[in-house]
Amino acid sequence: MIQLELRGVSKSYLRGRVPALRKVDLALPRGKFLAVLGPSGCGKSTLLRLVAGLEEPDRGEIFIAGRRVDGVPPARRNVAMVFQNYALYPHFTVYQNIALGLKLRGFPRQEIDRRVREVARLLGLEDLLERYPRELSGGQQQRTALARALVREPEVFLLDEPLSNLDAQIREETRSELKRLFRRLEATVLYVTHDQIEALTMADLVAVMESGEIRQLGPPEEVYHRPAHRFVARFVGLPRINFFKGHLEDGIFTSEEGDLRFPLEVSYQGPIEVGLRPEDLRPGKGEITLKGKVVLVEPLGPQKVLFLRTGSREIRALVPEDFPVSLGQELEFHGEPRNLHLFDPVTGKRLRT
Ligand SMILES: Nc1ncnc2c1ncn2[C@@H]1O[C@H](COP(=O)(O)OP(=O)(O)OP(=O)(O)O)[C@@H](O)[C@H]1O
Repeated sequence: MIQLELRGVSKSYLRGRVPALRKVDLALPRGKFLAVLGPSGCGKSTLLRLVAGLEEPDRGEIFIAGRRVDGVPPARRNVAMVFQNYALYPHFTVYQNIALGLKLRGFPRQEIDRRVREVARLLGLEDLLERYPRELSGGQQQRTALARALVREPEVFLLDEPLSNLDAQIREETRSELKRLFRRLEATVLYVTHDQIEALTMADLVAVMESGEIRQLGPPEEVYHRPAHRFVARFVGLPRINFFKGHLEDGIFTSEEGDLRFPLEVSYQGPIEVGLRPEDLRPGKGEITLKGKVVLVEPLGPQKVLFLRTGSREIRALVPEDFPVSLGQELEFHGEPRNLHLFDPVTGKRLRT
């Protein structure tokens, strides 16, 4: 069953001068966690704000649990939102902060108490209920803000970069806690982030956005291994994918610079862009051989990234930490045609399925 649906939703600001969303379609099944991933300004927050009812679309329809909600005021949409700057009430205790929403909605005292304690237990806040926000760590404040959303049992959770104010370690802990928590609650979640690690590790589904459009919506593995659009291939993956522009004719790819030539068994003819991920490059010669001079080495824990200069471009290769290499050294790497990602250079769309 579809819990959240957007049909042809468009939104622009400043009387149409700033388009923020362009005909967005989206269907999120009940109980799934969808991460909306994209660079700054691509329209992620706008999408969330439209679902919350903080903005109204120029065009299109929004449904929550089958009910049309565009035009319905935020308070009557039964969504709970957690922002990046979760403002807790400083003069209220953790308990009072969590309970406030229910109190304002007129829930009986006992019901409020039951729910607050249940959520506090879930989030490990039981021993902190009498503290004030200033007496909490950043992570504890964050969990209080979450508890305030969870206690409402909304139809959809909306989270806008909720972890970005936390330091790296707490962020990682909270990330996995949140994932487990939402899974256990079978909550439907729309989670906005520009952090691909967050999106790929937490979500059941990832929507990658560029310039107000969803370029791909699919499970994290699919977004990574079968990017539907050049932008997705570029945005998802660390270190970044290598791209080669060129031409395909009679089954032979030739790069723009003319330094790369290899057979490609696809029926397509004409200009093409091919992508090859750094981890799909292996040392030595092969069907697709790239040769370059090592200009930079970036350690990455058990692996390291080599930057090789070949002609006018730089390529990235991922090698084990103990791979012997020195700056300035000439090295050869090779890739395999089956690992190539092919894109139409005009539309940016994936060419081969
Ligand atoms: N109230 C507003 N008035 C005018 N333009 C706006 C307004 N809100 C957003 N925009 C513009 O709409 C576009 C999308 O903004 P949005 O906040 O949705 O992006 P985002 O992907 O969430 O970015 P970020 O990650 O930086 O928060 C941007 O070009 C932004 O400048």
